[in-house]
Amino acid sequence: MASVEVRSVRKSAALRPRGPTKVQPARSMSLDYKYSAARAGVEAGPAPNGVGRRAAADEEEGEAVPPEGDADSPYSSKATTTEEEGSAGGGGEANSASSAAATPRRPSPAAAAGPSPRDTRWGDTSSYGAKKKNRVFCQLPNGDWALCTVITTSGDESVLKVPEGKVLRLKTESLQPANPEILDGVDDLMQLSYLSEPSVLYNLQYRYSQDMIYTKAGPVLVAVNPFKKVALYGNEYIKAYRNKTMDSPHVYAIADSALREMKSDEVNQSIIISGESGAGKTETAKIAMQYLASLGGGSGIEYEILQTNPILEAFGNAKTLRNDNSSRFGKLIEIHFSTTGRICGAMIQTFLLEKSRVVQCAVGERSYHIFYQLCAGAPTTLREKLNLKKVDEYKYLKQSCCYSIAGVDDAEMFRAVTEAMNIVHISKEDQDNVFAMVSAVLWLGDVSFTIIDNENHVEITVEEAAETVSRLLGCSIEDLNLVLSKRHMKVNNENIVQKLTLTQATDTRDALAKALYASLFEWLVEQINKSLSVGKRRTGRSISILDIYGFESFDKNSFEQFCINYANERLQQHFNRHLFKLEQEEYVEDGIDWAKVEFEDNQDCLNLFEKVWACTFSSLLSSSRNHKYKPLGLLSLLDEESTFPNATDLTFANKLKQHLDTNSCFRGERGKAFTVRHYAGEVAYDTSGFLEKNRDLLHMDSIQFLAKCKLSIPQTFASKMLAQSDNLESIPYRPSVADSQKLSVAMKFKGQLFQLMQRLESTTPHFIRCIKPNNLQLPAIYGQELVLQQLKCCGVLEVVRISRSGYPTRMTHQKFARRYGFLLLEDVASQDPLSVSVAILHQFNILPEMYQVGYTKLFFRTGQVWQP
Ligand SMILES: Nc1ncnc2c1ncn2[C@@H]1O[C@H](COP(=O)(O)OP(=O)(O)OP(=O)(O)O)[C@@H](O)[C@H]1O
Repeated sequence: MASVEVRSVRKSAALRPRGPTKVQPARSMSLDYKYSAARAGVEAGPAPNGVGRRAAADEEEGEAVPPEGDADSPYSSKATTTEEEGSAGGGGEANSASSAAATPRRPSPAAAAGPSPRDTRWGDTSSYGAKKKNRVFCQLPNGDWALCTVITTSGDESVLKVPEGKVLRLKTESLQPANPEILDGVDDLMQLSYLSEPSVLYNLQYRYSQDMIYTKAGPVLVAVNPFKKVALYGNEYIKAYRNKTMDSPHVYAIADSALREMKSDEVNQSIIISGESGAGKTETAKIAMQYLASLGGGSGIEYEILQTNPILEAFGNAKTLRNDNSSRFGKLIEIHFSTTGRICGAMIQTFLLEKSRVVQCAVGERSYHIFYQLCAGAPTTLREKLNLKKVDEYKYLKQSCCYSIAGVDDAEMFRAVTEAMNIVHISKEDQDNVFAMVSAVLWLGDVSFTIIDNENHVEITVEEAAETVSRLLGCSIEDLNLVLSKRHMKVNNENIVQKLTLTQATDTRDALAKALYASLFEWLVEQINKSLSVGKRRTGRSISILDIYGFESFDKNSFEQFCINYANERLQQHFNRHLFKLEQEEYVEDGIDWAKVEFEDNQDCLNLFEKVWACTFSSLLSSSRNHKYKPLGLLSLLDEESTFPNATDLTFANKLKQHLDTNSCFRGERGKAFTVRHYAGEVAYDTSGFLEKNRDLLHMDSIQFLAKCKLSIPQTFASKMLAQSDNLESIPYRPSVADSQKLSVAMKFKGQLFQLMQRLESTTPHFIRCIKPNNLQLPAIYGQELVLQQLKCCGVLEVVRISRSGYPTRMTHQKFARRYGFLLLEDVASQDPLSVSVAILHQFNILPEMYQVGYTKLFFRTGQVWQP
């Protein structure tokens, strides 16, 4: 296969500092070969001209300094690189076994070793040339690209043979050249001679059809969801990647690089997994965890870490129209390692659980799995204790008319979840409490109201639902009635009690159900973290795996999509910074010849979301501090509007139009809508429900109600909520609004994202982009348009373009001289490291286009330096 052959070329082309290396015949210009030749006493050829361009005598250790972010940026502190920090995006290919396959096309040293089957294919260049010219991509009427053969060309038209033997006549200019057959299915897109959209699509499809779901795109791993079991995992594969007997692109290879780099560079690592809903992020995260657990296991804690998955999935995943097991929260799992490289603990952070699903979900979707699992799998005693009914008898679950998932046994899953809870040391008593809360949430949805006067005021109806809720929470029926039908208010410093109408009471009930469930989820994560905490054994070395919701654009986009897409802008910025910005800045700072490659920067869109306050000229003249600034970003405008008691979703939409209409990433739409130009495309948001969801108010009465419950778990939830409301005082610019119990959802999320980015900034990132090949969740269907749109969204094509033209491997002159100086024929002990580096390059006749000499470092094209 082409990929294997190219790989072997790459391996022999790399510079190997130690260990036995096969002697290659002369003529090769690669450092690896030269190293081998030198060891074997083979004379190297003459030095090429032009080596050492722009070399400078500054020999100090270089530190890449990113540009200072603005004050509102999570990147305000300097990111540092270690001496050997490898390729673009850290995970880079120079450091990764599989990724190093990305060798630019060049004369192969293997070619000199005599003809191989591959060489004979290349031997007859005339027929090859003719064939190559004949292979083209043409666009079919349905928009798909097809690989076809040119039969004849006359004038500006060509006659083509398309797959399935059909013949088409098309304008020659509409055709795109195809790569030679030898490049079909290469395992790194960087190897494609023509990097056009159809070539990339074809290459991924070619591989996908043979269950090769992983492909490198320079430093990024692309994973196409197979929607079926593929024979790529398990102990044999883990062993093969660990021993490096297998190096085709794989999540294992990425996890392996992360592990190795963490140990060798002593820098924390991150594996950042992104993609649309259903693209395979969670599965990919689990596969990475499996590899790390296998290599770093031993103490048993790795098994506990793996067992957090069924728990988090039960409580945080749900069936949606796009994915039967969709994570409705973002997750970062930080796996800690001891000094000997063994896993010694973990820490999980979750982001923005979709609370609204608890009380409302679309037809054909389900609420959180645990509701169905509990009802299906609870043993009789528990069932009686919790007064469980069938799922189709609960109002919250009934509304979507969807109770089961094809091929999933909820009762069996319940057993797996309780088993996992045992493994992560959640006590039997705590488990009972957890399930009591789950049941209480379900029963809350069934609490109904009786209208008691002609102003539509209500009281709860005392029946099975209300009685069960009060028993499960440990409160009296009176207290439950009070919290759901009345509200304490302070008006002009006087305490008054307001009766609630049916709508207000229903909203209060649903808000309580959502808060209970979200608190339960948070509490569970805390318990898991306690169980996995590393305590004294902590060394500070870790690999973090980020599995966060991908960019979403539906027919109707609401507050949830707004937050999710904002998170994706942040992540895209991180991706851009590491793969485009920092990379190119380092070239410029080190003074190498480099023509800047443009890329789609999403800074403007991020500013649209995040810009906090702008100073206005008129306000500068005012002495009042509050008048000096006005909120300017979507988030701060939303936050400000959320604090006005009379504000509505329409006033919010109008405010956006008034302040942001000149912003190129924003467009006001009719009524309550607005459009944002995201890096991944335009999304129209409907502001209906924005303010309420952002305020996410749980009235103080509800918190006090939970605090009064006899069971300890609702009391714990209440203390947590009260603590959050106390924290409000410390938030600058937060207008004081009597009803606000806590920070708005958007602001809290922004804070979480900033912290996340700061954490990720201190790691070497490894990026995995998951691709969903069809919307049907079925195997063997590859929708070109869908795939292309995702590749564009996540900048895969740009990464390949930039990586191909860049120098992903670098090494300081000191390190290079130390490592390879002994190969020099002359004694260089007294020379400076830069001179030694240049001398090595000269002596071994390295092709000038394969490297650049910077002030502090040498920069190499892919595959020129082999890194153990
Ligand atoms: N490597 C794989 N092998 C086999 N099946 C897979 C693989 N990756 C994903 N799948 C299938 O695709 C489904 C969706 O994957 P997953 O839940 O990981 O998507 P996701 O990107 O995390 O989606 P969401 O954002 O909705 O949580 C899985 O339930 C599984 O059936």
